[in-house]
Amino acid sequence: MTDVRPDSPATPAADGDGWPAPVAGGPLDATVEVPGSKSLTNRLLVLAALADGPGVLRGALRSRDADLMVAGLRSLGVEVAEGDAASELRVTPGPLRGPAEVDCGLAGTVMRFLPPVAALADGTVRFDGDEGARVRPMGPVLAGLQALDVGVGAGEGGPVTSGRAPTTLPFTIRGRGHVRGGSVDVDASASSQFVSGLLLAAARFDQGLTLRHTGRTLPSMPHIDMTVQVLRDVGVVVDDSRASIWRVEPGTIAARDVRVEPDLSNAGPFLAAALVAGGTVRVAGWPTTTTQPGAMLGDLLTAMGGHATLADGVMTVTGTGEVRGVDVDLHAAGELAPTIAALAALAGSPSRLRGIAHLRGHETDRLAALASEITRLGGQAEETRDGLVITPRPLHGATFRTYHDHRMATSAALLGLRVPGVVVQDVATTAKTLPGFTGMWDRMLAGASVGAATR
Ligand SMILES: O=C(O)C1=C[C@@H](OP(=O)(O)O)[C@@H](O)[C@H](O)C1
Ligand SMILES: C=C(OP(=O)(O)O)C(=O)O
Repeated sequence: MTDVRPDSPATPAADGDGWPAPVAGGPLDATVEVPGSKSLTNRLLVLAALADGPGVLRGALRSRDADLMVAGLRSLGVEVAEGDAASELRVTPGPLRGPAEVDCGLAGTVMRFLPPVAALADGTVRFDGDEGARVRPMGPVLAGLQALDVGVGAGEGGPVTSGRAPTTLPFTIRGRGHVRGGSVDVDASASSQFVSGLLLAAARFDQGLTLRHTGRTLPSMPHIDMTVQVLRDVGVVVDDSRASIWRVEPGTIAARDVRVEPDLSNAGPFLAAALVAGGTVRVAGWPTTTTQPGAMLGDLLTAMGGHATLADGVMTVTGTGEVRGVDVDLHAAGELAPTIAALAALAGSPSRLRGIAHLRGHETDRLAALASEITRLGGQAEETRDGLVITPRPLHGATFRTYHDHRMATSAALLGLRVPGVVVQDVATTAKTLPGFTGMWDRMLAGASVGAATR
């Protein structure tokens, strides 16, 4: 059995040539330790920055998205220092102030969670990010802030409180040191992060916030529940008893010393590997209760032919190498879709993934990206209005394009376990949430029993 930890040395990935995804040599037998949850780390950083005193995050994720959040908060006047370990972050709130520049990279959590914090700052804060971030939807958060009398401007333009709010990066927030708060309507059908971003800062608004979601669908409900939970954990009063309406009372945010759960969505490709290669993969530190959508992995992988058990904080998935197709609605857990799509392409029967139209606004248009890259390997994957239909076909090697999307890269690795010659373009993009991915993947495979047939 192999123990895989995030600090395992990464296989040097040949720059430009891509990373040749290793084929599984036989059934797996590995225990994997994944780093802290991106979603929890970035929420807890925001709350620590708005708290009534210094706080500590232990087991925090250190990755591009988390480091961009740290840098963004520092630029607003918050002190964030490393403790004894890189994953220990000591946060000391300070007066929030501009002028400041926030680089969002490609991080949805940074571009949606920090504008409401910037609105509390005294001064102007300019937001921008990667080229690919400039097409990710932002409008409802910015229009929501504008409706609360916050000045919002497009690009280099001056912030305004009337007229149409910008719909994408870059934009400018004109903080006045406080936000009135009150009531706001937001259409969050394109991203749950519009709701989470506004709720996270809302206790610091003069009147708190009543937010009503006006769209027909709402993705990623577990992530909104996660927001409500972390707010309650720091003493904020939140009423979520009415469908699509959240009320956050104004009040202080208590400073805390907290431990971050491991990132269950990042555990996905490792656990799924057991279905593809056969054998057993365990993920340590699995929480007994969690708001992370990765909690659905046990049921999903079971539906696809695996056997999943959770005991003593260890999630164990065993597979035979035979994968079953599924018809599944993933609107609550869109983050898992790239992993499930890769499994579907290796299954013995067709799959339908539904409820994930909003994936078109993720790191890339994930529906288009998955369809075209699975097709590039010889598979059959078609986009539907709200998802994908994947019909298994014999696959062959090719360079799998990743479009700066960490989950495209991990999905390619999963396909490569079975399909010789899969080369993952820009595997370094996994550093968005999982630096050291290739090293962890190699070490997981090193535990494979030598000599067993490759399926
Ligand atoms: O709030 C969060 O931490 C997240 C919410 C989800 O966003 P969407 O609702 O935009 O899918 C999820 O996909 C993303 O990876 C993280
Ligand atoms: C959609 C994702 O990220 P982001 O937080 O940038 O939206 C993701 O990690 O799958």
